[in-house]
Amino acid sequence: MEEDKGCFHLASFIDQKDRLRISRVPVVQELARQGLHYLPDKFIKLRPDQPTTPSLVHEVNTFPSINMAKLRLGSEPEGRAHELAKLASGAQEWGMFLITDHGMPADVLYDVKDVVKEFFGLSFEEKKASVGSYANVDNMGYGRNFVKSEDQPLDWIDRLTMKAAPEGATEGLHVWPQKPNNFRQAIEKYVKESRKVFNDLLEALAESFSLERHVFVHYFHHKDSEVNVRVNYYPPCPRPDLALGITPHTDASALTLLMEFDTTGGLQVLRDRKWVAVPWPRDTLLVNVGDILEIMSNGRLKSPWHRVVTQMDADRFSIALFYNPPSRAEIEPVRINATMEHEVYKKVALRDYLQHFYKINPTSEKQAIDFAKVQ
Ligand SMILES: O=C(O)CCC(=O)C(=O)O
Ligand SMILES: [Fe+2]
Repeated sequence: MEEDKGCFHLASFIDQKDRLRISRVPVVQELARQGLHYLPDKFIKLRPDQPTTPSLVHEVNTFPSINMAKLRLGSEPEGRAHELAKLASGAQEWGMFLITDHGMPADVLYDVKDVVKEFFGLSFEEKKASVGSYANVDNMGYGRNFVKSEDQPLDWIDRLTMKAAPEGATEGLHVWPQKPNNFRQAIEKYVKESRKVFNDLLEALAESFSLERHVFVHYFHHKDSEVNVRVNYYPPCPRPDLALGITPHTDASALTLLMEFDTTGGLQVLRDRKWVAVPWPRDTLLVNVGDILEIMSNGRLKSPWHRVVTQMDADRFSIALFYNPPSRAEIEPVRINATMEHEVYKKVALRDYLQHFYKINPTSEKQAIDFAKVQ
């Protein structure tokens, strides 16, 4: 059977000899539609002795879940102190946590799911006509991430990436789907709501470490902080034991807010050198720490090494909002006492860090962040 039937994304990369190359990457959704019973070689990521099945999760009950209403200033003091302590220990231990009572209106979340499903329900031709594909422009558009060579094993995913903030970030670029016609509006409403959640969490995290409340959030002005949106679509995969939806990575954000549907399950995090399935109940949002907050917190918080596995009989969508200071900002690790605290990270220009991150990834272990370490 022909593998891609002419449906492919174009991904450009710089090869070993510094030449710009364009690679044709099959559209996974189209492969899945053909009902493949085997996994094309270029998607084989795992050897049979490295199964995707996570080790049994004993910690399910201890996975952090934070009630955001209790964190708000003015809520009952004892409950608030307890929630702050839970946030500090949960975020330090796992680098990710569930959030409940976040105040995000249900219709906003519903509309996001709706437009995303409608977009991925379009034919490949309609999708391509609806949105551009920009392998070169900050990974935006309808296409793929982290393609770096012709022979690199590929993730079992199609994705859509947009910059939702600051305003005007995608002006002149055709990166927002035109179809469904309320796509951009639905996502922008979600992004607007997410800012409150992000800012509240950044303040609460600072407070939970007994730092001044604004030490993190002061980098994030409404008019120039950045929110990148990545919509991930994982179609059913013929060999979940050999493929990955997303290769192991950390996020190049301060914080990432994740929503998932239609199926739950797939996200795994490395803990004590074992892959653990993240216990993520339906309709709950999940937050994870990215490299930028690891640097800003001088390593108090650690960005988790995570990956996504695929499923044989189910589609799964996730939407990641990546929250960052403006890329021209210089980020500096917080110090409680400049002379006392061991300096793990140094001041870096965010733009330089991101450039480095995208240049070296994907890597086989957490590595990009070494760029910002004090030698
Ligand atoms: O699909 C997921 O659950 C996680 C996605 C993710 O890690 C990412 O987009 O960076
Ligand atoms: Fe991620």
